[in-house]
Amino acid sequence: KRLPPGPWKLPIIGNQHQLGDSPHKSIQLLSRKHGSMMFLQLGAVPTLVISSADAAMAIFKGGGTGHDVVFSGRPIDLYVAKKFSYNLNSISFAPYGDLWREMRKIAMVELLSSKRVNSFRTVREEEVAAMVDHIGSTSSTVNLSKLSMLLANNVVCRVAFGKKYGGRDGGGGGKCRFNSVMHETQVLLGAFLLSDYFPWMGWLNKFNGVEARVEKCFNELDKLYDEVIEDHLVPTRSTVVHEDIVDVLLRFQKDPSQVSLNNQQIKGILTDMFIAETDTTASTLVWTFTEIIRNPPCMQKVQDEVREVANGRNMIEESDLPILNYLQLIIKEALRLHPPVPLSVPRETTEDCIIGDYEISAKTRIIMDVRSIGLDPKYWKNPNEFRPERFINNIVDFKGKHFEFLPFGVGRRGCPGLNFAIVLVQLVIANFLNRFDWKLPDGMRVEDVNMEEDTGLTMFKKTPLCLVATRVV
Ligand code: HEM
Repeated sequence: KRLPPGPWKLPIIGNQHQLGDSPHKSIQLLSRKHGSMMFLQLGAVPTLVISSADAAMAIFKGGGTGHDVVFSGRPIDLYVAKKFSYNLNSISFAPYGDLWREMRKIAMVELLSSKRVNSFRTVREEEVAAMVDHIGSTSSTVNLSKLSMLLANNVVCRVAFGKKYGGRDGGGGGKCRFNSVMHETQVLLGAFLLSDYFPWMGWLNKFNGVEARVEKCFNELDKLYDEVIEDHLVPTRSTVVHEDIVDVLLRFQKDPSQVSLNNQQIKGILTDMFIAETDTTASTLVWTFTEIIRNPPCMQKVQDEVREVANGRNMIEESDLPILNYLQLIIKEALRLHPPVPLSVPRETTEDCIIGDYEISAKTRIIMDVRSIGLDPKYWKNPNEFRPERFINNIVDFKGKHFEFLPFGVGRRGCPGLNFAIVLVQLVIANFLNRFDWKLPDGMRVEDVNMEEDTGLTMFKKTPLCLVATRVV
């Protein structure tokens, strides 16, 4: 086969050893050397890495030759993903086909449509207000990394289940019992497992404790889902205020004219919502704050804008968001420099195809290096600098139509939760900036802010972002 260029590989392990501890960084460096369509052999898994806007365009635009469909599979043999997606019964991990199509349609039309996202407005505004109060009542330094995660989790808990299952006060008004089990699920999903690349090493998971850890976490999560579903089946339950995600999914289950979802599929979709929402939202909040705290003129400008619109009010409401133009620019720029899922969610080709001069086989793993794509010097001037102004009078946005900016992915498997995420991120940042002045802890300079990234599916800041908040309204 005429494969794209790639580094030399060793027998059996192929290029696995070249990924090191930070795969997204190693992949970026290797691509710079070998090209923006690069072939890697990761153990038993043939892998194509896409790391430029032009390469993404060749595949997903492809002159109408339909490569998007061929590149819309997902790997079906990732150990942890298979378990937590209830054996591939989820939107994110279902193989490309009828089940995925049906579930995706439910997500687009029912769960994450603009109308549904709007119906959760009160939840978002209440949770943000509770978090603002919580920050206002703390005299010490605020750990924004921790609070962002908590806030994102609380919102998704109420949106999905109608209430926070818990009640213990965890800051921001009661902590959802799903928080810790979801955190563990996320850690497991982001873990590097040898058995994902060397299928004959599946036995290793038994001996190194991974299997026991996965089973424990999964059983705990499954039990919580059973409790939530049972609560939603109580005949006297009212959905007058608004239907939550479980209500909608159960409505589908009961309606014979609709596609029938079984409980496994309902739970798979719930896991999608949690996993896809929390880490990504928290990561976007933290990196945006990190960038503006390092760029005082940007901080000043966005703060002035927000306060002018608030005009002395305590809270920015969602109806204010569309006119907060500079706020939108800083979030876009933070997503370009720090896309929360830097290597996107892995895909797999569904059949053989030809891209330019190269022949790509069916079942090739596809890594979309969306971080490198957002730094592509052909499209971005001074790509490593935080310059929100680059988006002024620039039609490029993150909805998957501009191949140089793909933080939410691209094509038919692109992220369906974009609207859900963006409105929450905007609301949180606007309110945090309206109510507080933010500064680095005493003695710390802008240059001291640690910009190291953690590893995993989601790109977190390695050290928590801790800032001092001074109440102004
Ligand atoms: C800043 C926030 C978010 C970012 C950066 C993000 C990013 C992504 C990316 C890169 C993908 C893979 C797309 C591809 O393969 O091309 C994805 C898929 C997905 N996202 Fe998001 N996401 C975010 C928030 C959300 C939210 C809030 C939800 C739902 C509540 C969500 C639900 C999903 C689902 C279900 C998929 C799988 C789609 C499929 O396979 O058909 N995401 N997301």
